[in-house]
Amino acid sequence: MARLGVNIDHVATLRQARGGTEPDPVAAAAIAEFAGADGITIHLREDRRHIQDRDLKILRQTVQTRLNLEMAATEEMIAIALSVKPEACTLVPEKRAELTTEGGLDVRIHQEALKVAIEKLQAGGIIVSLFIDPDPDQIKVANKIGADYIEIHTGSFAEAKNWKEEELELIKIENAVKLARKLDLGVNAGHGLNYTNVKKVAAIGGIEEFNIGHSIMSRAIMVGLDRAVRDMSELVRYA
Ligand SMILES: CC(=O)[C@@H](O)[C@H](O)COP(=O)(O)O
Ligand SMILES: NCC(=O)COP(=O)(O)O
Repeated sequence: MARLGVNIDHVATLRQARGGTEPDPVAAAAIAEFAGADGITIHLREDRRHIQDRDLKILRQTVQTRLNLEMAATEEMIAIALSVKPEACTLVPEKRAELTTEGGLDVRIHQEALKVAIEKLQAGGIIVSLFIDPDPDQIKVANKIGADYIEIHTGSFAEAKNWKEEELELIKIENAVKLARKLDLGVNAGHGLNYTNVKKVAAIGGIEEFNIGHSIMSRAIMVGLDRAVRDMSELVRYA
């Protein structure tokens, strides 16, 4: 059965809109865990647009499941991760001007630097995942440079404009899962998944963890966070 990692970035986005103290992502993480989340995911961006260093430090003490820190592979972020020690780090690409992550990491181009980052994090006892597109070349390099996991970027699938495009993207994801499993890489998936499209990806099988944020928080505004997490948890587990 797949696990659900609840991304709480958007709780922090709402707090930062007023620059105050509420809503607090720390409280959201606790509610998500009570509702059955298997892990909490946060993205500490270099520009600190949502999650703050304070959130990471407190969450390290309060999260009872697993803390997955998404971050760029920079010296600053590696030092922070090594001092806070989340269970897992997912290395993601970052562009200052983007509204959200626009694609997977190019691990082929950045393989030397990523290998060093992976080694440093693993030496600190942290599991390392690389957020990449469902592309066989990227998966092979992720394996070569020693990643423990890949997280398949599902954004192109989620943004498909018609069923045909969606089907093609789904096949890419399916093949990516097969290849990664053959190479003995753990497989996670996420970005843009919602209560409708997640069913098709979860039905593929072989994906250990889904990291989902925006759709859960959007639904939480309507029905409450507890219910939103329970509903998503059921979808990823029993698809
Ligand atoms: C890496 C990823 O797909 C998401 O975690 C997403 O980037 C969340 O961060 P933002 O909410 O800043 O886009
Ligand atoms: N890595 C993907 C993630 O954590 C959540 O992405 P989204 O569901 O907010 O698009």
